[in-house]
Amino acid sequence: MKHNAESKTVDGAKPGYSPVCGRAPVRNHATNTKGKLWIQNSGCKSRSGQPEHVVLRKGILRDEDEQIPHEKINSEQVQTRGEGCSIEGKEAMDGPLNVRRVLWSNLLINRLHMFLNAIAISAVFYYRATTLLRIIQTRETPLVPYVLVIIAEIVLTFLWVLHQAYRWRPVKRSVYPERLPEDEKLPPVDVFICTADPSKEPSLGVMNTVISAMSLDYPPDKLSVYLQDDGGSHVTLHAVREAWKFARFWVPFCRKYELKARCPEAYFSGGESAHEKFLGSSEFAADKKTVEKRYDEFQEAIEKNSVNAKGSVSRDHPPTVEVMTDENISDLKEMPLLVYVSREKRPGHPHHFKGGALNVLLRVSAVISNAPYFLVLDCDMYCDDPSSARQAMCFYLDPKISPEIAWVQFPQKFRDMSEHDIYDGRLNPIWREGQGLDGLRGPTIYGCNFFMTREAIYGLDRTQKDIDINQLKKSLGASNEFIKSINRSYNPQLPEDRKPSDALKKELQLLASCTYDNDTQWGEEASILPLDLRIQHLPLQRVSDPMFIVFAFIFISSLLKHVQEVFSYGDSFRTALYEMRVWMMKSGACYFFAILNAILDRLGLLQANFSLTNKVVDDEQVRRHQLGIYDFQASPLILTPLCSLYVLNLAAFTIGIPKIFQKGDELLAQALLSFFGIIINYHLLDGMVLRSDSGRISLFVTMVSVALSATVLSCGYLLLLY
Ligand SMILES: O=c1ccn([C@@H]2O[C@H](COP(=O)(O)OP(=O)(O)O[C@H]3O[C@H](CO)[C@@H](O)[C@H](O)[C@H]3O)[C@@H](O)[C@H]2O)c(=O)[nH]1
Ligand SMILES: [Mn+2]
Repeated sequence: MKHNAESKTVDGAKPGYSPVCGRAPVRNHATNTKGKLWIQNSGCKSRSGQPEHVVLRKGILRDEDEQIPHEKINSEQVQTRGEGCSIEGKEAMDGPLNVRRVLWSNLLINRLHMFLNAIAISAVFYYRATTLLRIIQTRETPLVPYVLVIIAEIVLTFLWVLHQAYRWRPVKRSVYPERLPEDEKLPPVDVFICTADPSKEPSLGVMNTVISAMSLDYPPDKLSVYLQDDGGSHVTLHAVREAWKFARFWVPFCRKYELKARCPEAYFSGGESAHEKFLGSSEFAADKKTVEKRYDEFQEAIEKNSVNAKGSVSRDHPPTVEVMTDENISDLKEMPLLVYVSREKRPGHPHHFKGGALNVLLRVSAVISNAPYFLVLDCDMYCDDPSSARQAMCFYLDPKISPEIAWVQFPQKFRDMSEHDIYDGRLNPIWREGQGLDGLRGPTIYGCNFFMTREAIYGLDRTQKDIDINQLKKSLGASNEFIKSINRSYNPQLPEDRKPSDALKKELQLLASCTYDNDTQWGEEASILPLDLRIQHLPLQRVSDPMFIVFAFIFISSLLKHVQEVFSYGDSFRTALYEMRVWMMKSGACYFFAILNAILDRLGLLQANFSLTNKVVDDEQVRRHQLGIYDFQASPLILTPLCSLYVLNLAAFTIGIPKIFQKGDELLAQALLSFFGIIINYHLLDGMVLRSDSGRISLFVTMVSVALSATVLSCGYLLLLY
């Protein structure tokens, strides 16, 4: 790499240059207004393969920063001790590194709601049981639909009970990174990023993720970034080399001007440009111009190279590990380590998707940098808060809680959300759940954006002296170097010039091979939308019946509880509406298939699979998103159950209208419920019937949904006969 001629600072701007700023597409790149990473989805984690063997201690969910005045903190003397460092004295006296607060008002409201709802639900079940007994005797209404309604209620109640755990004891956490010990005493951190296919995950976005991680506000000699390329693509390797070249300018620029946004794409597409103390300076203006130019060149190089992305992915390739380096060694110290890893892939060898990729990264990084903590990022995420590593250390360096903590989960937010966040990209419901779990035994891992300890993964005490090597080989595989690295005091073998010796290269080949964990322990372990069968002859509840009040109470209090939760996080009524809508869409589409998947899996009819989400967006999609218009260009399979439910509901409602006039009292409640569903999900009707743009619901899906709901309706009629 020949750019040692260029100074590492960013002087030498050419006047008159007009920068091409990074576009701001609707990429999954996660961000949150307050600057934290956050989760995308939970639940389907194990699909990605191996990490089931990762049995862990408690986790922690990092909360939004809340500056609690210092006096309010219970400022006991804190002595911090991290893996590999011991800090006592002055800096630790300033107060705790982190504080956990119980959200008392939410807790009280939650428990009161739980209590009242539980009484109402008990009343409903008492009523159902007595009515069912009566129906069995008198046959006044058809039995089967009534039993189906009861089953639906049991399922919903079960789900409700499960969800109350999140509300039992919500907590909030605050961290004080300014109280961390000086940089020399901070432990190293490895960052693991996975990518798989440059044609679906455009290199520019992936490299932005890599660069944002390299620019974390952390001592550069203690930060190592690894990109694992499952595609073994020369396009990705080339992009990493380009990213390294650009980062040589970008990282010092970020540090010098204390940038908040350190993902170049996010930086150039808006936001604040530097710490305010630099804003007027001409030096800053000049440096910014130069770095913009470099980014432009970088972008061009990547785009030119990406033309060949499609055919560049291979499923049959040897392992490659390349550590980015430079001739100028003194400069190198200022740069975090950047390593390209592409594990071996061979046809017929199960590779366990992202889980398998992370396992390889754990092994490879163990002999290169061996940091006690690692951060996992998806290639479509970026670190939007440079202090996140320090924030995580506020937990790991707190001796009172660190032995208990396996991971610190950061939130994940989507960047460039439309004004009203129609897709619920802030994922607040999951975030609220996380805070609830944190108040119990700790949140789950959400797949990425978490810091974890190596120790938790290895499942053994890394300070132990008398480890039985043969036993370790059985569990961790044949690499001597890797086994030595288990000990915390192990010195990784990478020389200062970052050029691995032949011996290390050989070891890396072994560790990244696809057969490495064969026969090892390491290798081995590794809401339903209420199904509204609203058949018009089955009265859900007579309005004049006193029980109606109980049903209405449950319905309304649940809605109000949701709105209260949304308000308590400072959001608006509209947010509540969109959250509900997205919940319903997920229920009808994703959860439906998740359940199907789980059943097929159990029956052994399904092979674990993972289809990579496509991160390429077109301008039309961006435009729709900015306008707050739903994009239904998803796979027809995903949309069909959702649309079928909608059509079914709409048909039942329409057919039922005349009957409401005849038997108002009997049918009013269910007509209102039906109507509620129709209104909340109006965007589906719009997508099926009214819209004509390319993001509408395809005619094919609409037709299939009509056919399906007609079938269900006919079956409903048949059911009524029994
Ligand atoms: O064989 C594979 C497949 C995927 N990936 C990477 O895994 C990550 C997640 O894949 P993506 O297609 O973006 O999946 P999503 O559905 O967006 O990801 C969610 O679901 C994943 C699987 O449950 C979790 O790992 C993620 O953290 C979570 O954000 C990406 O960086 C991929 O490059 C690989 O490295 N190898
Ligand atoms: Mn993703």
